[in-house]
Amino acid sequence: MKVGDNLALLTDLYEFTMSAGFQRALDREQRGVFDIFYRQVPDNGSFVIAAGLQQALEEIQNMHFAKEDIAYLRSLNIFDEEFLTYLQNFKNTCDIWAVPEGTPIFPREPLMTIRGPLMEAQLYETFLLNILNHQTLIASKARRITAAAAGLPVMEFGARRAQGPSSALFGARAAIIGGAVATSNVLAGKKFDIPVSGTMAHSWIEAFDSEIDAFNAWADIYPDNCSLLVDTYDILNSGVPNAIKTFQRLKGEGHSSFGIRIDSGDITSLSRQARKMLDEAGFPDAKITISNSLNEEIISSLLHQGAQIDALGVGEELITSSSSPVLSGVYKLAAVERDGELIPKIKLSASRGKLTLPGLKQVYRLYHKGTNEAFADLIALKDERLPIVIHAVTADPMAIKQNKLLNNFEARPLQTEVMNGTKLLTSTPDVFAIQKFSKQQLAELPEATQRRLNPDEFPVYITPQLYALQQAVISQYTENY
Ligand SMILES: Nc1ncnc2c1ncn2[C@@H]1O[C@H](COP(=O)(O)OP(=O)(O)OP(=O)(O)O)[C@@H](O)[C@H]1O
Ligand SMILES: O=P(O)(O)OC[C@H]1O[C@H](OP(=O)(O)OP(=O)(O)O)[C@H](O)[C@@H]1O
Ligand SMILES: O=C(O)c1cccnc1
Repeated sequence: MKVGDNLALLTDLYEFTMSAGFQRALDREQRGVFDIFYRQVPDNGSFVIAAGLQQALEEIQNMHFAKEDIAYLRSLNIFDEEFLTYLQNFKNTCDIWAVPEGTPIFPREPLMTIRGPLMEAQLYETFLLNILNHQTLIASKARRITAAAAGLPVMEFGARRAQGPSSALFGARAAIIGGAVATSNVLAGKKFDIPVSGTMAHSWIEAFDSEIDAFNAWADIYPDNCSLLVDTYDILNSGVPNAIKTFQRLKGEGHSSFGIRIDSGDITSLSRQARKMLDEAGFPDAKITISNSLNEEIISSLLHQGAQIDALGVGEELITSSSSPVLSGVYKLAAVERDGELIPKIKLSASRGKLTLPGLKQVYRLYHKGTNEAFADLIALKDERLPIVIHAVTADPMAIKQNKLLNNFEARPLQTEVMNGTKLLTSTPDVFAIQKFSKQQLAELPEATQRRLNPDEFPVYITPQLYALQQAVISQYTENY
């Protein structure tokens, strides 16, 4: 069964009950501002790589309620006809700002801001979080894995282990944003113009009477790019020697692109011995691909041990981010609008770490003046003009050190307006252009922030004006709620 041609119903019931409630309890045109941000970085990292904007905007643009959707909602006996008519004529009228896909983003920074009628923007919460949390999680995991691979090409091999078809498809795209070079997922290749690549499964070898028969049959069909899986029986005593025999025949016929894949055992010792055997047989250019539940820790360790690797296939650990499988990005109301005036809103909580930032905001990356070296981020109110010297406050309400004098910086805004009603204000760049942009952004961050283990925290501040607003709203609500 298809999920559907749009995600209008892929949401929590409470989004509909609130939306219908806003229509009845408040003015239908009552507007507000929502932010999407997250607090905790998966894998104890210090940032995530934003991803999913393209699908998010497509879904908003395409959002509609078909007759049968309306009929289903009517059958729940919860909603009045006025609300169902509103849904029937639904189209986006919100303004949306977002950081471009590929941007490294730190906790508490709004990676998307939605401003528009509350009853409309409320309906976006669940599916926007579903899309952005998933793709950002996988892009971030892919960045960790490709960073550990230190320039060696990583192919995404995870479709079979992904949590469902949509995770396989959009996960493959996110993997490219995070630095992978290709995918084995053909649908992702077609849909997102990603190079598809791969070798063979053990079933190919097992289907023939012998390993050498299987290799030769493959070589006859694919002589120009012959990559053979050598671990079905015995890598060093049969797999690699048989592969060499096959390559020798192909070489005699004028072919030159050869490779093997190792998918089990001690990858370091096996790859080193396989490399030696291939070199001694006259195949120094034959590529060794490795796979088998790889992740950033194993890859880093293998390289440290001196494994001989030319390429890596990474499946389950990348496509599911299994070591840290949740990004809990949230959708929080930051303001309502009355007569064109923004009234800041806040979520207080028993846990101080969950305190939100009120108002319509922008997030800036701060660079040492005249350089591309970023040293901090600053969250400000959107209409604030940043002074030359700022007595900033740490954005993390749990932080011990609260104040910082910022000067000699150049501030570059991270969010841009991406949608205005039904009008898309951004083009969708090719996924490799997003990868390139992401690498440029990462090159501007301190290396210590990008470290795999115990990375340095990158400072995120808020302006004194935003801090004052936050404190004022806190006092107002603790006195009057
Ligand atoms: N030299 C190594 N150092 C660290 N980890 C390694 C090394 N070689 C392999 N690994 C990793 O160890 C894990 C276990 O590999 P191993 O082949 O022993 O077991 P397996 O996955 O059960 O094998 P199989 O695929 O044959 O079932 C895999 O995640 C693999 O990537
Ligand atoms: O290990 P991953 O990172 O997910 O990479 C993808 C895995 O998919 C294939 O395994 P297969 O489904 O044939 O199972 P097996 O090799 O574990 O038996 C391939 O041989 C890799 O091992
Ligand atoms: O092409 C491959 O080698 C491949 C593809 C998916 C999963 N494992 C391996």
